[in-house]
Amino acid sequence: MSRKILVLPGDGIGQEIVAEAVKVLNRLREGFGLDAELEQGLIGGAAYDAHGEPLPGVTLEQARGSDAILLGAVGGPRYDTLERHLRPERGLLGIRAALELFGNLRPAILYPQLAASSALKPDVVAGLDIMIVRELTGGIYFGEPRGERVLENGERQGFNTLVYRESEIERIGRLAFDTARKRGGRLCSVDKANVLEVSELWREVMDRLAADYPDVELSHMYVDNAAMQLVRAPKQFDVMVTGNLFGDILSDCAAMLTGSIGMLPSASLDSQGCGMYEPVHGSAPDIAGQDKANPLATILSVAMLLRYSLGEGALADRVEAAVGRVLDDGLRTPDIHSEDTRLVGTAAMGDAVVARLND
Ligand SMILES: NC(=O)c1ccc[n+]([C@@H]2O[C@H](COP(=O)([O-])OP(=O)(O)OC[C@H]3O[C@@H](n4cnc5c(N)ncnc54)[C@H](O)[C@@H]3O)[C@@H](O)[C@H]2O)c1
Ligand SMILES: CC(C)[C@H](C(=O)O)[C@@H](O)C(=O)O
Ligand SMILES: [Mg+2]
Repeated sequence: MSRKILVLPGDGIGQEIVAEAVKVLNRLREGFGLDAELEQGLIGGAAYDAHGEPLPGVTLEQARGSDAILLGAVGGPRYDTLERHLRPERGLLGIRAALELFGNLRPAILYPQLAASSALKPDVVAGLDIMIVRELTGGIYFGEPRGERVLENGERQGFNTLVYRESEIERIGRLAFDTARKRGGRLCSVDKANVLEVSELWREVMDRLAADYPDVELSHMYVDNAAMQLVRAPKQFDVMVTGNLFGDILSDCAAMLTGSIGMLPSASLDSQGCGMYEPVHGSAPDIAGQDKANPLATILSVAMLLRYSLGEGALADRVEAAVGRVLDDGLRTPDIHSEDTRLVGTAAMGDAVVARLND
């Protein structure tokens, strides 16, 4: 039976980059035997415009009836003044929570062709290949109580709560240990256990799990040091596991080691391997509609979708190899452009990847 992929472009550059990823999927269907149907849906600001809410029931129904979801990005200044529950970002958080996509894999890989675009010196990043495993449906993003109240002196106070249950830590921990086992065998758990009780529990659970993974070397690091070490000597890391907020910040930081946030894909998985795939970056309102966005993070997210949700490892390899060849050819969107390379737009970059799928 044909598999179903739900395509949710969202807002801003989400529309442009997903259009290129869809070209890749269509070429794989037509020329390389990918048995999958694509269905379009609405999320974020686009869904608000059509239905008055960022995550309509119809989108959730479509998502539940799909084998995998490809998402662009949500958000934009046009929606910033909406009531909080109507903002596009709530649609994204809502679909992650509703589908229990707790395991967010964010690989940061330096393509050797982009060494000149990295924020760090070539010898510090050569061969960089880190996997950040971010907990995605808990922590301070979802903790209760949350809100705003007026204090006795009349001052307003905003508050959120950073909470993790043992079972939530254990399931993300197991995903991270399993991931480390399949890679270099090293796992660094990132927390703030010198200050936060929730981090003490996080550390205790990670230590307990380590007994089940004698082949994985577990270490712990405080998040402030981890941010510094990522920029100082990133190759010390193999797999990093951390909570929702720390993972959000560290993955944007890791992006610049690879040359651009336009290069970072991600997979958000539930416990059955069903997943949503999206670039790490946002809707980039500053370049939206100008054919400037780098579509490679989204195209590489298609590769993750093929590998993790459809079991099409060979097609995933083909997509990743095509991205490598296009970079070999010297094609660059503005974010990764440097001397001696050819500047291209979003659509031309997508077309080039499609053309290179044949090799
Ligand atoms: N997953 C998501 O949907 C997601 C992620 C992050 C931010 N957002 C939302 O996106 C909006 C803008 O947020 P922001 O500006 O803080 O972050 P952003 O990631 O959208 O942009 C940050 C910077 O990176 C650049 N950039 C991002 N993606 C790029 C690409 N593919 N190619 C080239 N350059 C790229 C942008 O031009 C901008 O200068 C906000 O509404 C935010 O909430 C959504
Ligand atoms: C848009 C926002 C809700 C989201 C997050 O914080 O998780 C984004 O920054 C991301 O990294 O996917
Ligand atoms: Mg983010």
